[in-house]
Formats: sequence, C-alpha cells, structure tokens
Amino acid sequence: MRNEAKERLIFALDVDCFEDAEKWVKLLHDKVGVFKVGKQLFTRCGSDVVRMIRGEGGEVFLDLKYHDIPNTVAMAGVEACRLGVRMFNVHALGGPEMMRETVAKADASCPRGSAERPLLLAVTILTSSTEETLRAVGIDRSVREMVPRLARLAKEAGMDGVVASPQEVGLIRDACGPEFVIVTPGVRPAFASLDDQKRVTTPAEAIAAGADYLVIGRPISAAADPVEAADLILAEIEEALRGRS
Ligand SMILES: O=C(O)c1cc(=O)[nH]c(=O)n1[C@@H]1O[C@H](COP(=O)(O)O)[C@@H](O)[C@H]1O
Repeated sequence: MRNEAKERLIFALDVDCFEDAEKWVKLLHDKVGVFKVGKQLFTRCGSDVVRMIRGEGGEVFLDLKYHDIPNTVAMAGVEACRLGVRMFNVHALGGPEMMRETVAKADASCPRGSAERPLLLAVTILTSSTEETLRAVGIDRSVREMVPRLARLAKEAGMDGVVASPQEVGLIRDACGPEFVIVTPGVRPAFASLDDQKRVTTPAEAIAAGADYLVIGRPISAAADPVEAADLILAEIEEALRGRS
C-alpha cells in the first residue's frame, strides 16, 4: 500500500534553479512517484531538469498548461512526448479542436499503449479560482457546472484525464466514468496553510473521493521537516486507499 501511495503523490517542484530541484528530487525520491515541473522551473532550466529527474529514476509531470491555437499546442505536445514525460497538460478552455489536435499529433508521434506515451491531461478550472474569478472573465456558470462540462469535452476529444480540485472529483466521475484520470492539486493536510488555493480538501478526502493522483507542493516544501510532512501525507493516502479497497 505504501508503494501505491507513493505512486499517487506528485510533488510540485516550484523552485527557481536546477540545484534546488536536484536537492528536492534526491531528498524525496523514495517518497514521491512523480515530480511536477512547472512554468517557473522550466523557464529557468528547460529540458535539462526533466532529464535530471529521469536520471534519478523519477517520473515527470510537465505542467506547462498549454493554451494556444490548435497547431501550436499540438506541436508543443509532440515535444513533451519526445521528452519522455509521464504526463503533460493543456487548458481545457482552449477548446475541443485544440485538444483533439493535440491528441491526434500525440497519437502519430507516440502511439497509445507504447511505454513512452504520456497521459494527456486537461486543466478544468484552476483550484485558485472561485465563482467571482469566473464572473470577472465573463463566465456566468458555476464552478460545479463548468468543471464536469470541461471534463466531458476533454474526454470527447480523446484526452486521458483532467486536473481539477478534489472537491469536484465526484462530479467528474459521474460525467466521465471510472477510467478517466483525475489529478488533483489544491490538497491541504490539516497541518498546512491554504496559501493561494481556494477549492481544497485534505489528502484523505481527495483519495476517498476517487482522485488518482494528488499534486502537493508547499505543504511539503514549506514544512519545518519536509520528509516528515511527506511521510504524514503518505500515511494519510495509504489509510484512505485502504478504505477505498
Ligand atoms: O496543473 C496544475 O498542476 C495545477 C492546476 C490547478 O488548478 N491548481 C494548481 O495549484 N496546480 C499546480 O499545483 C501546484 C500546487 O502547489 P501547492 O499549492 O504548493 O501545493 C502548483 O505548482 C500549481 O501550479
């Protein structure tokens, strides 16, 4: 069960240099299955950091949240496939054509079922957003309406899964079924602060709701003892997995 818990824990490597990234990967490689490389670290270090993580035996979630015209996103997706990442994401708000094209180009360059094929994920509504955020950009529908709607679009376009708040896992499962992958950031153990996250649950609640992977950054990186924090989170995931089986 400990191994399964580890496979489901994604650590957000939100740091600004290669040396810090390497330090975290070495510190957490036996606690964490996947390391998430986002905009800050990738902008600073590029693909070297992906190669470093893979060299240390870790898997990579390339979190660049592509959102552009269909061809541009699809070609970026092909490069993500070539990098050998375990998963990468686009914004579902980029629309069905953008997602379909990304899936088609990935199918051509890295066939489904091959060992190198990454999971193609669509971000629904960011976990830092509220109804007020949606209204500010002209979306009058609720978060609880928008998330399953975007998840359904992603599934119809052939994407493997979504990134969403753990609060919406049930809605997504109802809309997209048990096989659709759900990755949830916005996870806060009882000992951690909310930071800029708005729609959160604890790790146990996220797993109990049916999340496949949990993305966790600051609750580990800002803890006085990050290894202890990771252990507490793993124990919580493990116990919730037992309750699920
Ligand atoms: O795609 C993501 O990973 C993502 C989507 C989302 O809706 N919310 C969200 O927080 N994230 C990422 O998940 C990580 C969460 O980090 P912490 O808030 O420090 O646990 C950050 O690196 C975010 O970029």
